[in-house]
Amino acid sequence: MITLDIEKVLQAADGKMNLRVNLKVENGQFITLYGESGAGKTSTLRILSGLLKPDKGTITVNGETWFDAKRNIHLSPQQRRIGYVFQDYALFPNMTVRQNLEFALRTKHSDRQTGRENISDLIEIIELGELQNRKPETLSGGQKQRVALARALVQRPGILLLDEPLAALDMKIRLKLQDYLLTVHREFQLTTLLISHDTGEIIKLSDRVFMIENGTITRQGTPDEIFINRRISGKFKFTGEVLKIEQQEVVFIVTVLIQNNVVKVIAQEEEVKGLAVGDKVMVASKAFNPILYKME
Ligand SMILES: Nc1ncnc2c1ncn2[C@@H]1O[C@H](COP(=O)(O)OP(=O)(O)OP(=O)(O)O)[C@@H](O)[C@H]1O
Repeated sequence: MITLDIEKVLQAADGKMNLRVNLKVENGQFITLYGESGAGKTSTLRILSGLLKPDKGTITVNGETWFDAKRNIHLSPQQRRIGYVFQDYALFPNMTVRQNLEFALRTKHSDRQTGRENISDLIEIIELGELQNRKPETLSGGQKQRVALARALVQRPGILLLDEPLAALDMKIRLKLQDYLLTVHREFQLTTLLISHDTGEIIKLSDRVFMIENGTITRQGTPDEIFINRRISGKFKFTGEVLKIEQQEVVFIVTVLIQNNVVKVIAQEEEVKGLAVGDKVMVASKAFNPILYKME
């Protein structure tokens, strides 16, 4: 169990912002921090990892104190068993994939034999076998991010922090990477904290969502509780983004991007009230006789 109850004054663009976060995460949960840019999501992960020191409060993980302002306890990032993956892969360009993984092992002086076994397991689970002797510059964005994920797991951390790791990737690669994230989360029995803005991704991956606004958690719950409007009882629900709203005589045609499909939905004036291009929406339909196509 992670129990984090901290305060820190941050320097936002328009003055000081008080970060006051109080959260509990059960072992084995996959949770997402969701909120607007500048709300304090990255700072929360950096505080948990030991890269940023809070002004006040405590952090305990499975009964061990990682931070206690009053008792002057502040474990270094190396003392906390945490893997961290960022949006930019930050791989060493002069090393091959395997060397990047081995280097992550070396820097933390762990048992070499166990470490090598971990690397072999990771290469298999994250399917890096054919890439292991390549240098990062020859890899695609998705492949680099898989290496970054493997590197974060070389030390077998108990906690995995993911700061928008898929944001720079296109939808197809993103969906595949989401599967890898779920696989490693389960195989390595991780407690995972993800930052994401993508509602579909959040619903697919997380057990719980913490919504952060202006430095504090304002809502928490399952993805359904946070995102799904209870009034909608449709059998199929997709989340998407509004691309266009056009009036045609008495109705409106709303063009919505759902993953990589563009869908046109007929809507009444009531439904488009307050709706703008760029808004996230849910499209629901009571499909009577759905047809299944296998995708490659
Ligand atoms: N080390 C620091 N000291 C003081 N202020 C900081 C520090 N790091 C970040 N901040 C400020 O804290 C605020 C919150 O930043 P943070 O990166 O945590 O937000 P975020 O929710 O992750 O946003 P985004 O989605 O854009 O990454 C920002 O205004 C930032 O400038």
